[in-house]
Amino acid sequence: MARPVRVVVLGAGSWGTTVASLATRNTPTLLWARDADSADEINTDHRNTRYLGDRTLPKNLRATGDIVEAAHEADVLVVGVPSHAVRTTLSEISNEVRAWVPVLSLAKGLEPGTRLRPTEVIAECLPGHPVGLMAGPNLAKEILDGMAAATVVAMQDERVASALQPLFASPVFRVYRNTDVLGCELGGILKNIVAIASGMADGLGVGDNTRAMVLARGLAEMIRLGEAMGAHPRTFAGLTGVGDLIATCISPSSRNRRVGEYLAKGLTTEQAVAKLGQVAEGVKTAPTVMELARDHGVEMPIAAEVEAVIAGRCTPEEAYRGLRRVAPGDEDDLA
Ligand SMILES: NC(=O)C1=CN([C@@H]2O[C@H](COP(=O)(O)OP(=O)(O)OC[C@H]3O[C@@H](n4cnc5c(N)ncnc54)[C@H](OP(=O)(O)O)[C@@H]3O)[C@@H](O)[C@H]2O)C=CC1
Ligand SMILES: O=C(CO)COP(=O)(O)O
Repeated sequence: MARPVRVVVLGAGSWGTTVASLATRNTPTLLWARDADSADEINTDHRNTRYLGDRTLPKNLRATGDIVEAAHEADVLVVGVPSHAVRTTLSEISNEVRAWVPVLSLAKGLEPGTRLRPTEVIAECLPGHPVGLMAGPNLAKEILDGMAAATVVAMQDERVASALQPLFASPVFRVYRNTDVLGCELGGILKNIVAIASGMADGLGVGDNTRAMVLARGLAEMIRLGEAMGAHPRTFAGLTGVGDLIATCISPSSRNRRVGEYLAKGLTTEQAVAKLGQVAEGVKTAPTVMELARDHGVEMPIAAEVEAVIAGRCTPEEAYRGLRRVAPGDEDDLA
């Protein structure tokens, strides 16, 4: 009998630990934590208190602080560290992962400096591997608590994607497929910036109509940049686009939304990030997205105001006043 597929997840933050907990119910799974104490806590207490509080993890989930041991075990490699750490993390194991092993990214940001998406960074670090991503409206704590949700495995090779789907699925976690890797990845990346704008709106005490306007026009900006970069506009109508946008913009537990709220309450970006104590990808990604928007000649007024607030060039109140000065054109004009 063939031995089961072994999944290895790199990064024991809230999402990496949750994805490893999903996989371990289906197949042997090993989670790499860069902090050896976290690995010990997962192995002995079946908890990751720093990121997931008192929640209990599956007893058969194994963790290690040794990234080389983890890489050797992988039949499927899941990269769950933040975008800025993908390259340095993979550089430690680029010669340790077997050649055919598929690699899935969980990260929703751009690499500062190179402007590369996480799947592009992975393809540079691990050339020749089938590379894709998992994204969607997937707030980690809800999923660990067993609330129903859906995600998308995006990969060009549909046969590999089909083989990966059942490794993460459960009766309450539906795993779809999509071949538009660029569109799915950009959805997860760009919605974080709109979520910061939505959090600012909450912090400023605006009404629900205002918030809905920010979501709808934010989505228009996501589609505009996505289409200019070569993504299918239709992808943004799915789980990885509008689905993740809604979850992140309305959820009290979204870190990006919370950063926006802290900024509206008068904290500086540094204070907001420190208060959060977890990653909010939109903060580092907003300036890179504005560079891409300029390169592709697309207007992104909401993202531009968010970037200006993060850089300290204006306050959230001034940003919202600035948006009112943008002349409303043809609503359908997404190009
Ligand atoms: N949380 C969620 O609900 C979801 C998150 N995501 C995305 O998943 C990615 C990871 O997020 P999430 O798990 O929430 O983040 P967390 O902030 O919860 O955890 C980050 C993890 O990455 C590790 N890490 C941070 N910096 C480095 C580094 N330089 N080198 C190696 N490891 C590092 C941390 O280790 P240490 O503890 O040692 O600092 C920690 O294990 C992000 O791109 C996020 O956008 C996607 C969907 C849902
Ligand atoms: O991407 C997420 C949910 O799909 C998590 O969003 P935050 O990083 O804002 O918490």
